[in-house]
Amino acid sequence: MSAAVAMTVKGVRKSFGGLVAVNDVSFTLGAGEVLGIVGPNGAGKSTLFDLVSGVQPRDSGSVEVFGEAVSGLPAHRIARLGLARTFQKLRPLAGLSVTDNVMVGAYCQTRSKARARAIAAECVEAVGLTHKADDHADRLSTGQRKRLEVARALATGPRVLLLDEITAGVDPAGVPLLVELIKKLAGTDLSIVIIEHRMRVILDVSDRLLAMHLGAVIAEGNPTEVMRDPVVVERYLGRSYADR
Ligand SMILES: Nc1ncnc2c1ncn2[C@@H]1O[C@H](COP(=O)(O)OP(=O)(O)OP(=O)(O)O)[C@@H](O)[C@H]1O
Repeated sequence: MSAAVAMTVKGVRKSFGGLVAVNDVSFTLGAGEVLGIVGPNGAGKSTLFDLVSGVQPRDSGSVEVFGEAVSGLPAHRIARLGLARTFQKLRPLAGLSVTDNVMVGAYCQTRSKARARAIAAECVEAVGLTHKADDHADRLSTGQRKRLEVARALATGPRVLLLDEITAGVDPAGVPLLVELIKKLAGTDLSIVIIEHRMRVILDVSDRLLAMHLGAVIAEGNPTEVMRDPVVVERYLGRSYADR
């Protein structure tokens, strides 16, 4: 892993009325690194992704991608700077084919329909969905839809990829395929932040781990050490570790 920094998040904060969903969160993502984010439901993980990717405005704080400030930019401009994300709640364009869904992402990089189609074909292949390329998105299984989300994000040409619970709701038999996909992506030039509840998956894919609770970072560092941190065990793992 190189020492270059892919993304810097500083003092990011968001409240909804009286609830502070994300409270002064800071972290860096090294180039080529996979940073895992864990935390109980409601810890603020998805909101943090929203704030970083420009889906929601921040109350305060800054985000830089490869040294360029993304503060105040709308989501599509942030995507052009090389930041892409998937969403926990899947939202494929149901009436469109897999290829057409992925082309929507590709238009971030090009205005040419032919080029968008070529980019989409590459990304559909990268996630192992070529055999479904012409199928309507609403005919895919949950695991296949998750892979479609990843393909659509890849089609924007990212350097930093945020993956929000891509194994959630997926049949256990489909999880190894997604883990394989994450590892394949991690082996490219991409720098990745991944939110994940499945402990085996997060420990398998992450170079570093950040644990959140009530909007704040409560531990950060080596994945195994973070998962053994007494505060993390008490606030997160203690409750429901047994059934994960
Ligand atoms: N648009 C919103 N309006 C009001 N409250 C919100 C909104 N979005 C999130 N919240 C609240 O902010 C807190 C953080 O939510 P968030 O979805 O970021 O947590 P999370 O860690 O991603 O949880 P999960 O693991 O369940 O996805 C929660 O208490 C949630 O109810």
